[in-house]
Amino acid sequence: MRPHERLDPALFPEDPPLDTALLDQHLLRNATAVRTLVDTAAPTARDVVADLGAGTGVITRGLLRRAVARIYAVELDRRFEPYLEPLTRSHDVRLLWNDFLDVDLPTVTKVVANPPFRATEHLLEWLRRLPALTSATLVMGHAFGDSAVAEPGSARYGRLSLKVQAGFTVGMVDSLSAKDFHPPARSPACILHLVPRRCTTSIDAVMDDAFTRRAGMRMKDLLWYLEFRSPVLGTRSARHGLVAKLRSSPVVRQLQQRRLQQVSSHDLSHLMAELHRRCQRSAGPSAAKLIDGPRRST
Ligand SMILES: C[S@@+](CC[C@H](N)C(=O)[O-])C[C@H]1O[C@@H](n2cnc3c(N)ncnc32)[C@H](O)[C@@H]1O
Repeated sequence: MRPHERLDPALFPEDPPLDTALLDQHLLRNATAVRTLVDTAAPTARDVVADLGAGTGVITRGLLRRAVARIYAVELDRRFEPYLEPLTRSHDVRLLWNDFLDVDLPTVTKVVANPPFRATEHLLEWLRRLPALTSATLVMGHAFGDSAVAEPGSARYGRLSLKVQAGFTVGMVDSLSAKDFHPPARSPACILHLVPRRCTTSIDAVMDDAFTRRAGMRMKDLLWYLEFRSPVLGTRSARHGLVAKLRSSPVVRQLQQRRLQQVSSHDLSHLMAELHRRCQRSAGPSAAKLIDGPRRST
């Protein structure tokens, strides 16, 4: 954890009364953290950047120290208008008074934000739909961050890890304490840097599809679905190859009667580690395809 710096009043204006219950309003009060967010994102004059849940604009102001093409500051709470509106007078900052999950920002190339933690999973899906995104540098809950970066085979690997890693290469940049926020956050936080994966491994994409949309399925039905219906794997031979590998896995055999939502993090972790090992080892013309997978369609 970093020592607190003296707060620059331009970056940290006096706080308005805050709504922590509905809107998760925990304002970032650590100048080093703001600098780390901006330095990690490293936006350039070509970047269109979005600050989601801009609050008093602490991150937007940090971004303005760089020459960026445009900033979209998205905020739901109009009480922050006196803090954000002045930024639009001398810079290309567009304020959007909206739920960020409802806005359409096809030109955004970078997201730098301290969004409400409770929206994290929806935010990830929203990020995956941004066609021009090159990175997202985000303050997130530490527990979520630990799952996001967990390796298959480790104790923390689970459904969330799969969901994040199927769409992004993810790194943990720094840790923050609850006291780095005003009012203090409910739990420690971290800064995550996510880079969209142009190729997801077929296995991650398939399992992501299965776990997010078909969690009620039994493992044996999943195998049938993968072979004949999954939109993720393109060709018949690629489907067939992957399913054959899955069927020969002892972990999959052991989980045959289990519904996906009942697969524990521990079993999932074993399963993913084994599938990755098998596919890396496997010979044959479709092996490279199975590892590299199809391109993202967005
Ligand atoms: C954790 S605070 C961060 C504020 C500011 N970025 C900072 O770091 O000090 C989250 C902010 O998101 C806003 N917010 C919450 N839900 C939102 C939503 N669905 N759409 C847009 N803004 C939202 C809250 O009003 C709050 O200002």
